[in-house]
Amino acid sequence: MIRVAISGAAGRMGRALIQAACQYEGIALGVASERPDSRLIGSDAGELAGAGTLQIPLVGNLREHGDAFDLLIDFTQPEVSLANLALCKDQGKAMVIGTTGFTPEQRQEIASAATEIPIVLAPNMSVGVNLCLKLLETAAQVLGDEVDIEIIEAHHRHKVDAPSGTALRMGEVVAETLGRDLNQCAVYGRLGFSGQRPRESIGFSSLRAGDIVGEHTVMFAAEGERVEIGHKASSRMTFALGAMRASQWVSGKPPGLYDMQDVLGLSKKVS
Ligand SMILES: NC(=O)c1ccc[n+]([C@@H]2O[C@H](COP(=O)([O-])OP(=O)(O)OC[C@H]3O[C@@H](n4cnc5c(N)ncnc54)[C@H](O)[C@@H]3O)[C@@H](O)[C@H]2O)c1
Ligand SMILES: O=C(O)C1=N[C@H](C(=O)O)CCC1
Repeated sequence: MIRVAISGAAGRMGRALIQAACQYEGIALGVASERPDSRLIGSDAGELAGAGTLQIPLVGNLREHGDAFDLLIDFTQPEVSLANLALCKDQGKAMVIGTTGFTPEQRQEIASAATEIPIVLAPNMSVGVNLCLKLLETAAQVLGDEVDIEIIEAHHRHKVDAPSGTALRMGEVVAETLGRDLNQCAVYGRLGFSGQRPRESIGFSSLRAGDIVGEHTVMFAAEGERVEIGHKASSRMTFALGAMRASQWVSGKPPGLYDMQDVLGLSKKVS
């Protein structure tokens, strides 16, 4: 049985993760944590998530509960994830990170910690999105430089980072396949006299509205036809169950930085 800690337990994903941990075979909830100043500290994690009473009260300091978990699942915000990363490194725990919005320097910090502990880092843990990442490689290979590529994503009004981590990953996959540097060719929104579109641009558009769980479309548009590869999430359980699958897969693995492509056996990496 893998005992997981869930950080950000009262958040939108935290609650879905508690529910998923309760129903996933081979996984047990060990600890659930929230901001130390949260008024929910002490309340029962299961009741909070609508999963029944678990007798697991929310804690504010995970460091004091290292003996209650083997692996930490973190869907919070970048600074919190990095504090949790330091804890996992110190205590030799595996980590599954779903948080998005990391700077390149923060990603580097995660990569360097992964020389000491096993980490799955993925901006989207749904099987469908990870299948889309594979389909995008094929689409970019076949359609190549003959098409305009635009990535459109839509999320709920509470989301704080843009473009979404998934949209950026989709852009990276397409750019890598086409031998482009995303830092050079990405265009984030357009306004005013933006000029004609250079063919090599990869455009990003972000919508924020209501309770949209997460939608992504990558458009490959030519003269006379266009291909769209898209995904719509209708429940956060799809991400939460993906995180459980990642937790089970990464437990006992050697230190390394893994992603959902590795978890699902879709990776091109030679291991
Ligand atoms: N990888 C994926 O599949 C996937 C899916 C959905 C969301 N996400 C990402 O997960 C992150 C969280 O999303 P959300 O919608 O659940 O956000 P949220 O704001 O609802 O939840 C974050 C929670 O973290 C808590 N928190 C803040 N400081 C903390 C601390 N020091 N210790 C413990 N908890 C702390 C907050 O109080 C909050 O409850 C975002 O970055 C989002 O983009 C990733
Ligand atoms: O709700 C969110 O926030 C989501 N964020 C991820 C991203 O940024 O790609 C995945 C989908 C949900």
